[in-house]
Amino acid sequence: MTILTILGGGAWGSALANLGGKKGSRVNLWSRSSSVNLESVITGADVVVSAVSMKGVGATVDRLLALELSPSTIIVTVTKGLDPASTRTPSQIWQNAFPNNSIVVLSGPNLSEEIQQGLPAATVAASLDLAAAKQVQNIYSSDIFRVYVNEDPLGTELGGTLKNVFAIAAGVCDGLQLGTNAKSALLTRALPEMIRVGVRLGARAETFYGLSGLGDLLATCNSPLSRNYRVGFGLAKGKSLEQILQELQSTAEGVNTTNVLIDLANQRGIEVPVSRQVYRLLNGEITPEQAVLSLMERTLKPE
Ligand SMILES: NC(=O)C1=CN([C@@H]2O[C@H](COP(=O)(O)OP(=O)(O)OC[C@H]3O[C@@H](n4cnc5c(N)ncnc54)[C@H](OP(=O)(O)O)[C@@H]3O)[C@@H](O)[C@H]2O)C=CC1
Ligand SMILES: O=C(CO)COP(=O)(O)O
Repeated sequence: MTILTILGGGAWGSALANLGGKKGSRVNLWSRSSSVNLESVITGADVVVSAVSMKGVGATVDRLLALELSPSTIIVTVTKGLDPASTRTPSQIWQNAFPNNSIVVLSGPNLSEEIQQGLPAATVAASLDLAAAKQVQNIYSSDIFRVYVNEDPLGTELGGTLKNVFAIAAGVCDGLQLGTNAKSALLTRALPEMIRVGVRLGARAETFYGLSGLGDLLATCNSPLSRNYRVGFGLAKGKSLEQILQELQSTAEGVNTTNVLIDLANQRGIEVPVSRQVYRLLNGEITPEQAVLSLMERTLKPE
């Protein structure tokens, strides 16, 4: 029997524990606030899933480094964020800390509340080690969760991470009631922006057309279940960022991701017009209306 250990008992970690149990794995769920002993659930685990938010990744890696993690244990990361200090992705952090373990990224259009209701969804397990990705595919695939595999973990991870910036923009768009034309234009222009960043960071362009890119962009930008969408919606309704985050009581990774992305874009000279307006809005430099106007008044160019 497969032993599956989930680290992080938040919204997504809890849903992944339930999904894992559906296929008959023995599932352990650990979080820093639980009484479960970490060493006891790491020892003998076939697969360890890190479902902590970006701000917890470093601490979680350190906790595991202090234990004896077998090199045969597959590490799965589902965090959709970027490290502010190093600008690295969670899978890069995990791979650097555990060079002898296979690292798998699990990412797709997976709003946890829908999954907890038993609604069908699909996702991607991506790894440089295809056999490890297939093992995760087998562990997680069920009649409500369809798992595809690919060999571009970075592209898969960046799709899920970068779309959060555009989910904030989409929330603004809907909050200001800008209409279907504006929303379609926003989502369509978001995709090449994600690809431009992803390719510069070493990802494959085609990955962004799949579930973990376009798929997650559509899910998050169109659903009030998305916390990042709710951040943008709240800003458009005149709430402060502090108030919105206080009311959410949950993780909205897009706020940190936008700041890290703009650092990266500035360092590397990557054109990110939509993300730049989201950045200026989040940092109180402009109003939602000014952000829209800035995008509309950009220098004209071919599509
Ligand atoms: N919810 C969703 O629909 C999806 C979320 N994701 C991604 O999964 C990640 C987690 O999201 P989600 O579960 O929704 O967020 P939640 O806010 O519900 O939970 C956050 C989790 O991270 C843990 N955590 C935070 N800081 C630390 C720390 N310093 N050390 C250890 N653990 C820490 C929390 O532990 P504690 O409870 O002890 O505070 C909690 O388990 C995010 O990156 C998100 O983008 C991906 C796909 C879907
Ligand atoms: O990533 C998600 C769905 O795929 C969850 O989105 P939020 O973090 O915006 O809630």
